[in-house]
Amino acid sequence: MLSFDFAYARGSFHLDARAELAGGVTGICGPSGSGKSTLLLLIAGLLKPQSGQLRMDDEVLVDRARRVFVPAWQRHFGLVFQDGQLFPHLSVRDNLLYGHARLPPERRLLTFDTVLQLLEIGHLLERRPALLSGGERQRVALGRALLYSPRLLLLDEPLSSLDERLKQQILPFLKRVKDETRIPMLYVTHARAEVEFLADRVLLMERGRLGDETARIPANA
Ligand SMILES: Nc1ncnc2c1ncn2[C@@H]1O[C@H](COP(=O)(O)OP(=O)(O)OP(=O)(O)O)[C@@H](O)[C@H]1O
Repeated sequence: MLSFDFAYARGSFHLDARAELAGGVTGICGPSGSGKSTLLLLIAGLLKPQSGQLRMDDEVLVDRARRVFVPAWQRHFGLVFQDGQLFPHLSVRDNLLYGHARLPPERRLLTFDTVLQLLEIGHLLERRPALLSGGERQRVALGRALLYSPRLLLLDEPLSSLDERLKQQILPFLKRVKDETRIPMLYVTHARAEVEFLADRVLLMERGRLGDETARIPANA
């Protein structure tokens, strides 16, 4: 269970968000500029809220009043952003193994072979990221995040730069990841179809505020 209640201000933008989320996939929708990416960065630990708290299960990750701030690399969350940042100087294999190889075996939720199979990226292992297509890069970025066996997967419009054919190729991968690994996910997207396909619940972000949890998928998401 992820729970947070925090505030963050940057210039004229103010975010004030609270939620308690069970497992599964939580979709986050809302207009451009409403603060969805900022919320994920706050949860990831790449931004620091000015006040408030963040907990994952029983662990307090942020509590500004008590000066607790667990850094991003200690939170053990996986991140996949729109353009799937990979290390350009490393092969696909070394990108995939980057976090995985450092994990004690008992913390690994998935094997290397399972992820290669699930994402159909086994034939790309010796290539550098520059020689991959957009869809291949996204799958490798997702594979790297999964092999890190995160406690939570943060996905920020992971398919938005891809064409329809690639979206239709990757969405079922994400569904399988959800069903087979049970890693909880926060999934930011503008695409109603992606939310309908993947999410167990949807939160609406508007002007820095997160609306109530709703089972109904918004028509204008
Ligand atoms: N690096 C930055 N410096 C200053 N302001 C920023 C920065 N990044 C985003 N903002 C501002 O913060 C607010 C929230 O942006 P954010 O990227 O979180 O929105 P979003 O809901 O993810 O938008 P989109 O759907 O367009 O990606 C916006 O007003 C944006 O202009």
